[in-house]
Amino acid sequence: MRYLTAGESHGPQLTTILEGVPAGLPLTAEDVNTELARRQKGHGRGRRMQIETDQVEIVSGVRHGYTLGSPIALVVENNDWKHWTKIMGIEPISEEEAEDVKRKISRPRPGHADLNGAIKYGHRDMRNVLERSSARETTVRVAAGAVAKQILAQFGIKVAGHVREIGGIKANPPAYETLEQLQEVTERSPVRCFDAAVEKDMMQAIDDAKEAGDSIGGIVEVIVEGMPAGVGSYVHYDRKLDAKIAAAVMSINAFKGVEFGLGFEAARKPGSEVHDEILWDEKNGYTRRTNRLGGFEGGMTTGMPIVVRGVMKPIPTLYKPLKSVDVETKEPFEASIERSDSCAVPAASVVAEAVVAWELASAIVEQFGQDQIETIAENIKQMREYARGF
Ligand SMILES: Cc1cc2nc3c(=O)[nH]c(=O)nc-3n(C[C@H](O)[C@H](O)[C@H](O)COP(=O)(O)O)c2cc1C
Ligand SMILES: C=C(O[C@@H]1CC(C(=O)O)=C[C@@H](OP(=O)(O)O)[C@H]1O)C(=O)O
Repeated sequence: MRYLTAGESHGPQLTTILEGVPAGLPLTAEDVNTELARRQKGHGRGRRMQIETDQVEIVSGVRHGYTLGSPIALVVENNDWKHWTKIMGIEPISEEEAEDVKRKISRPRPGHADLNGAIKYGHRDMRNVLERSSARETTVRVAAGAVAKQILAQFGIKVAGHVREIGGIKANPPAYETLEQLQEVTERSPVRCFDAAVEKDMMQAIDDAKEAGDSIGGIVEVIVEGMPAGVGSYVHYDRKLDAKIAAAVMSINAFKGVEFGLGFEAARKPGSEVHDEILWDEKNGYTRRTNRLGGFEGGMTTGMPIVVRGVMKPIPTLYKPLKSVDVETKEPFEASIERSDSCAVPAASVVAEAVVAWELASAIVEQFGQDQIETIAENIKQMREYARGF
């Protein structure tokens, strides 16, 4: 499966086209809207999220609540668009307005895509960069992820994301009974954190950063249960599924690193404390005594839960801005800011779920039969049986 997205942050809408989604998948707008609403929540968001109430329109590929196997097009409108029609160059502007409306953004923000994007595409007005580099685009990536989750759910594969760290405040590893419980608890948390003891401190850290005109980042974690063993491949670099997931997580705006299981901690431990001993029993087939490698060996799933974490840097737009240079005058300046998030780590945990779900659903569809959900379900069932008795 593959997908494209289109749309500017302050344009009329965001669009995604999903290609290769098998036929026979139950899919409603509600399935997608639930995920879109989750992405909009979280302590630390700016005023934009009060303007938007993201709702999807399924404009193709679905009839009577089931996918057809044809491309699925999803659209989410920007409520904010109506305030930007002149600036975005759609509504005609009068002579008096022209100077104001056409004023170029010539002051790049350190840490955002402004300067490099302007140099690359030759834009003297950096709005032409920021409109697309904005994480507003993650709205439709979450919509695509909602479809992927729906595919995974048909085969009993569950995905949950949550926040492990914000602004240096670390949550204890989540002690949950079931993935549903993890999801339920983090869903109620304003910072999507399982550890209630640190939740308030995280919120305080976000408020303090905002008060100081600053921003903070953090670490999100996605856990997936129920993947069959042997999905992905060791035979070629671009078929390694952990690598695809890493790229997908790194592609989320402001993400700077990815790890699986013990991750970077593995560098500091001997092999006996890193590798997971292999067990076998009649009921479960092959399992591992521990899951320190986070569900992957040789670019393939082990059948153990996938545990992947991503690091989000602090938001680049600062109310107390860093030094930069005006590209028109080449003079240093201190910019004034209209609005921005001060922390979007909770929202990013929902985006991370979506991009991980997409990679897993794609790998499953590719490996177990591409056309019909029923065929894939049958093939996965057979694979699970075969692997158990292998
Ligand atoms: C959910 C989410 C919300 C974001 N909100 C903002 C924001 O309000 N202001 C901002 O400057 N950057 C924000 N970012 C980060 C920028 O989009 C990102 O830093 C920018 O696109 C540059 O890309 P890079 O950081 O990956 O290099 C947000 C990121 C995410 C995932
Ligand atoms: C709109 C969203 O996030 C935006 C991501 C973003 C950025 O620079 O990445 C900048 C802000 O946009 P604006 O300047 O319009 O307030 C955020 O609000 C969203 O997540 O839906």
